[in-house]
Amino acid sequence: MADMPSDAVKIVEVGPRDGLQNEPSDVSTAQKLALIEALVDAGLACVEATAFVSPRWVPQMADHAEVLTTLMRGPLAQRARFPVLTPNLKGYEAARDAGAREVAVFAAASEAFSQKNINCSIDESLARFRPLLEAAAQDGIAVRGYLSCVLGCPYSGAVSAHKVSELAARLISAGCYEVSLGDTIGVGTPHQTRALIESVSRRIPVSLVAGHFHDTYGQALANVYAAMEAGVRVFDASVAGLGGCPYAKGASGNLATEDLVYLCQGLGVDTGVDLEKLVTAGDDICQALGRANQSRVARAMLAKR
Ligand SMILES: CC(C)(COP(=O)([O-])OP(=O)([O-])OC[C@H]1O[C@@H](n2cnc3c(N)ncnc32)[C@H](O)[C@@H]1OP(=O)([O-])[O-])[C@@H](O)C(=O)NCCC(=O)NCCSC(=O)C[C@@](C)(O)CC(=O)[O-]
Repeated sequence: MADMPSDAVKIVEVGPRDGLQNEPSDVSTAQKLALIEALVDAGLACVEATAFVSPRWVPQMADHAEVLTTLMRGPLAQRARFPVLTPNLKGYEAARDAGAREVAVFAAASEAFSQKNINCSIDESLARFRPLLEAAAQDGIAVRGYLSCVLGCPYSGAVSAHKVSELAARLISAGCYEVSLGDTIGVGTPHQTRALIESVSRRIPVSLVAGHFHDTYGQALANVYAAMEAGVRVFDASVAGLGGCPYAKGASGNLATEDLVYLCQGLGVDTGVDLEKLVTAGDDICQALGRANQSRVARAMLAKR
C-alpha cells in the first residue's frame, strides 16, 4: 500500500481491564498484578489496569483500588502508564485517591447500549463526565474517551458514522485528549472502518483518534490495517485476545496484542514490544485461567517452543 505508515504505533494494552472484566473464573489481585508486570516487562508502556465501576455491575473489577494503589506505589509506575476506567465522579475520585494519573470515560454511540452498559442515555453520560473532566483538569489527570458500538450495536443494529463523528467531537471538546472508537461487537469490516475514520477525521484531527477492535467476526486486524491507512496510530489490544464486554452479549475477545505486534513488525512499524515476552505473558495468564489463547500468533509461536 502506497500510503502505509512506517512510523511508530502506540498500543494501549487493555487485557487487565477489558480482558478480565467479564472473566467467569476468580482472578486474584496477585494474578492481575503479575499479568500487568509481565506486560510492562514485554515493553507495553500503557496498560489499562482496572475499572472504578460499581462492583455490583462488574464484580471482577472490585479490587480496583488495591490494584491501582499497588501499581502506583511500586516501581512499575516509573516504567508505564496505568489508565483506569471511570464512569462518573464517584469512580474518578476513588481512582484519584488510589493514585491514578490517567483515567478513561466511556460513552456509547448507541442509546440502547448506553442504557445497558451505564444505565443512562448518551446525553446523561456526557453530563456525568463534565464534573469529572473539570476535576481531572484541576488535578492534572489526563482523561481518555471511549465511544462504544461505533460500527454496530448489539441491541439496535446499525450506527451512523455521522453520530459517531459528532460524539467523538463532543468528547474532545469536553476535554478528552483522545477518543478510542470501539467496535464493541466486532461487526465492522475494513471499508466501513476506513469510511468511519475519514468521517471522524473531518471533525477532529486523526491524531486524536484510537482504534479499539474486537475480533468477534475475525475482522479486527483487517480493521486495524484500514484504520492505519486512514492515519490512525493508536490501537487498543488485549493480550491473548482476552475479553469481551459484559453488556454486549456474544462480544468475544478483543484484538490480540500479539497479533497486532506481529502485523506491525511485518509492516516495519515500531511498537516497542518484545513479542516473545508478550507471548509468554499471554500464555501464563491463559494457563492460570484455564482458557484457550485467542491469539493466532501466540498459538503459532508457542507450538514452536
Ligand atoms: C455507571 C454505573 C456505576 C451506574 O450505575 P447506577 O446504578 O445507575 O448508578 P447510581 O449512581 O444510581 O448508583 C448506584 C449504586 O452504585 C454506586 N456507584 C455509582 N458509581 C460507582 C462507581 N464508579 N464505583 C463504585 N460504585 C459506584 C453508588 O454509590 C450506589 O451504591 P448504593 O448506594 O446503591 O450502595 C454502573 O452502570 C456501572 O458501574 N456500570 C459498569 C459498566 C462497565 O464497566 N462496563 C464495561 C466497560 S465498557 C466496555 O467494556 C467497552 C469498552 C470501553 O471496552 C470499549 C468497547 O469495546 O466498546
